[in-house]
Amino acid sequence: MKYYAVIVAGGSGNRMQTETPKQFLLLNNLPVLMHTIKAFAQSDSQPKILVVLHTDQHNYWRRLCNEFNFNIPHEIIAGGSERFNSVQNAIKTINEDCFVAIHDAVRPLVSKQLIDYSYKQATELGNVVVAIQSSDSVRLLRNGETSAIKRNEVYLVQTPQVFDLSVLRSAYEQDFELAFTDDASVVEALGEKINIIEGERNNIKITYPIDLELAEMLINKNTL
Ligand SMILES: Nc1ccn([C@@H]2O[C@H](COP(=O)(O)OP(=O)(O)OP(=O)(O)O)[C@@H](O)[C@H]2O)c(=O)n1
Ligand SMILES: C[C@](O)(CO)[C@H](O)COP(=O)(O)O
Repeated sequence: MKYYAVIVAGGSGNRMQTETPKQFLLLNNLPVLMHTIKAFAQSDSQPKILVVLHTDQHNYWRRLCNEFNFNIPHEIIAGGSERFNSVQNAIKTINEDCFVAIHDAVRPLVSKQLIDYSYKQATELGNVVVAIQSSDSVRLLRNGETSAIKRNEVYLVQTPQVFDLSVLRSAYEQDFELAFTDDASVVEALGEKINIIEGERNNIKITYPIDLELAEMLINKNTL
């Protein structure tokens, strides 16, 4: 079986409020995106790595790779206006039966173990999405009305999200909807059953400034 990894790095990082997009910021003296690519390159599944970048960032990224002598093989794909479109652009370039893991570039602490397990379980189940149970109580707020939700039925979705290419291709032929904030929601809209597997609490998404500080603490904890 062939495996691919689509690492989506085509965002602008507005919530991070930094001039440099967050996927290029240094984490433990290495750009965030390089940590993420390294994690997938170490996977037993040896996926072909596609990195989706805003076209304005392609030359910047090439210069950064030279500066850091970063030689892990990967193909650069043009990003799109939404994360949905960035994934769509990457899928269009794959022309062989395979399983595809889609992963946020800004989740650099994903472990080799989780990546390997995600590919293994997707091969058995057809697809997997990693998620962790909420440790906080959860409420729904809609039209000014709030109600409690059973937190043991609430999962906070992460990436990787791994799918059979044929299903993913059909899913991404649908028109974009605002509800399509991840790949599982796109595939589910086809009527596919989604399989959740346990994620990792340190598989955080670097979204706000505090998240980069947390990632620094977590990566240093693991290297001490
Ligand atoms: N058009 C887009 C938007 C997002 N992403 C990627 O999808 C991942 C998750 O998105 P998010 O954390 O929202 O990143 P940004 O969209 O860059 O952040 P913001 O919403 O704060 O601008 C990131 O790795 C981001 O680079 C992408 O490839 N293409
Ligand atoms: C894909 C994702 O990380 C799953 O939780 C999340 O939906 C990405 O959301 P973002 O607003 O594009 O960061």
